Amino acid sequence: HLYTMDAVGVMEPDQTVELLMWEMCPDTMQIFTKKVCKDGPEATKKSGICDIIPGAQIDDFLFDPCGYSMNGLLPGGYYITIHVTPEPHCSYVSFESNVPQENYMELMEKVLNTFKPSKFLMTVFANKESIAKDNHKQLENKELVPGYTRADHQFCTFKNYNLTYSHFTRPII
Ligand SMILES: C[S@@+](CC[C@H](N)C(=O)[O-])C[C@H]1O[C@@H](n2cnc3c(N)ncnc32)[C@H](O)[C@@H]1O
Repeated sequence: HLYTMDAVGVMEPDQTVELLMWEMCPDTMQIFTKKVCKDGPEATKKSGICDIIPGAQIDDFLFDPCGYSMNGLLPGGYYITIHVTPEPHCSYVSFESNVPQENYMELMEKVLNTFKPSKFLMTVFANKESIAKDNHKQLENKELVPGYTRADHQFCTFKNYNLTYSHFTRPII
């Protein structure tokens, strides 16, 4: 479901970037188990999650026997949230942030290098006041992510927001 505010105009910049990932590298997923890490902070460090958006104040939790959730807060009211389901038969990771960036490529590469999914869906949702609004144009390039093939790409225009949805796949490694 996608909800948008049908207000008269846009006063404040607003943006959300999401990466939904499936079929992750099994070795990487082991980090998010009690066999490899004792707690959330150890998994955050060992996986490299701490370097995705440095400087966040992080609250992280490692479930027993496996599974991981983190919420991070940044100055300015920005957030980052990551949830990991590492079970090999249904591995899934979600990443979401409202950090404003003119180009989300570097952030996307960091997230993909951290989890190494074979399939992912990227969405960028930005209003006209946001510095992230040009990401929609950049995401039109279907060769954007080396090693991945773009399987689907959609651009939607709403009253105050635009949305890009791009689905990428690659062979399982
Ligand atoms: C991190 S939670 C995230 C769920 C959902 N995909 C999300 O993004 O909100 C799912 C992972 O945590 C594990 N887990 C262990 N104990 C749990 C609990 N009490 N509640 C939820 N997940 C738990 C699950 O087995 C799974 O690997």
